[in-house]
Amino acid sequence: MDYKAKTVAGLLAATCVFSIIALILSVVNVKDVFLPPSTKYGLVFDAGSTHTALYIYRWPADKENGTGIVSQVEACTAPGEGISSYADNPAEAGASLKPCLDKAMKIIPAEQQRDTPTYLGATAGMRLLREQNSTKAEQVFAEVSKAIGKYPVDFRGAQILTGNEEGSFGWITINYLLETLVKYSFAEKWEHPRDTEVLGALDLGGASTQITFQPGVTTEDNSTSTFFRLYGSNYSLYTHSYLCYGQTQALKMLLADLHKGNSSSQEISHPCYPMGYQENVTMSALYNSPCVRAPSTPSPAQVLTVIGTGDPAACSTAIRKLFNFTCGANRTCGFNGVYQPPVRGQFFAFAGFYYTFHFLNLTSQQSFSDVNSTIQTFCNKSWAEVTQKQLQLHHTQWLVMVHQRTSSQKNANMNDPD
Ligand SMILES: O=c1ccn([C@@H]2O[C@H](COP(=O)(O)OP(=O)(O)O)[C@@H](O)[C@H]2O)c(=O)[nH]1
Repeated sequence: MDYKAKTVAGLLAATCVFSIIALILSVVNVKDVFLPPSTKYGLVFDAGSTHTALYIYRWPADKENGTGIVSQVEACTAPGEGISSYADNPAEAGASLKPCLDKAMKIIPAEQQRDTPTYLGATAGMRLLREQNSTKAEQVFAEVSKAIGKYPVDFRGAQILTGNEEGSFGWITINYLLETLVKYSFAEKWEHPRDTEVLGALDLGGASTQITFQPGVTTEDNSTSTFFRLYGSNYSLYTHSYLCYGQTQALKMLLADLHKGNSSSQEISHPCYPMGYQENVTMSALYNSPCVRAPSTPSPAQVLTVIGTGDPAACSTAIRKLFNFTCGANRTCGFNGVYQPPVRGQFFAFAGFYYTFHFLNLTSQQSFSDVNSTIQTFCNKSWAEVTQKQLQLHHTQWLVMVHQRTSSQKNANMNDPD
C-alpha cells in the first residue's frame, strides 16, 4: 500500500466508533453502479474530540440474518477541530458541518434524501464538555442539530455516545472489516466464518481510550459487560472506556503533573519533548479540562514556558505516574483499579495507535523489540532533527507504548508475531 492509501486507511480507522452503521464492504463511486430501488442511504457524523467526519453509507433494504450489510460510499472531513472546541462559539460548530452536508446532497439522489436516516454521535470531547459545562454542551448540540435540520434528510438526532458504546462499536467495526463476524463465501453467500476467533479492540482516541474484547470468563462487573447479536451469533463482550486517557488529554495530565512538580517556576522541563524544543502555554489553556485539577491559586493569564529535555527514561517514568496499577478490590484490573478480566486472543489496535505506528513505519506486525528500538531511536532525536509535523507524534509515542502494554496486559499478542 502506498503512503496515500495508508493515510486514507488510517482516517477510516479513526472513525471506527460509529460502526454499527459503518459496516464497510467496499468503497464505490455511487454514480458508477446500478442501484436497485431497494437501496437505502444513511449519514453518520462522527463528532470526535479532535475532528468531525461525515460518512455516507448505502445498503440493500434486505438484511443478512437480522443485521444489514452496509457499504461506505464517501467520507468527508469537516473543517476545523472537534465540535467540543466550539463551546464558546456554538454556531460555528453547526457551520463546520455544512461543507460535508453539501457534499452528501450531491451524492444522494434528490428523491432519496428525505428517507436518508442521519445521526450525529459525539465521543469523549463532548463527554468532557458536558462534565465541565452542561449548558455549553447543550448549546453545541442545539447548533449542530439546527444545521443538520436545514437539510432535507431524516435527522434522527445528535447524541453523546457512552464509553461502552464507543468501545463496543469499535470492536464491531474491526471484526466486521476483518471478516470474523460475517464473510462473503465462494458460494456467493454471506456466511458466519467457522473456526475464526474474533479480535479484541484497542482504540486510542484524543480524549478517551477504549479496550473491548470477548473474555474467556464471565465478566464480574456488569457495568463493563455488553451483549450483541450480530449476523445470527451472540457476543458477550468486556468493554471499558478510560476518560482522559486519550492522547490529547493524557498529554495535558502529563504537562500538569510536570508543572505541579515545580509550580513556583514559570518553566516546565519536559522530558518527552526533544532537546532544543520550546513552547509557551497559558495556565488557562493547560488547566481548561476536567482531566487536570487546577492549582488552588489560579492565575489564568500566566504564561508557562515548556522546555524539552529529550530524556526518554524520565519521560517513561513521568508517564507511568499517570497510571495506577493497584487493582484494589478487583482481582484483575486494567489500570486505576478498573476491573478487567484476563485478556484473551489477538488484539487489533487502531485510531491513535495506528497514526503513531504508521508514522514510525511499524504497522507491519513488527515484534515488540523492534517497536521498542524504533521508539528509542526516535526519542533520542533532537528538536533540530524532528520536524514540526513529527513533533505531535514524538510526544505521544511513549504514551502509546505504555498504554499498549498496560491496557492489553503484557501477554497480549497484539501485532506481535513472536
Ligand atoms: O489524521 C489524524 C486523525 C486523528 N489523529 C489522532 O487520532 C486520535 C483520535 O481522534 P478523535 O478525534 O477521533 O478522538 P476521540 O473522539 O476518539 O477522542 C486523536 O488522538 C487524534 O489526534 C491523528 O493523529 N491523525
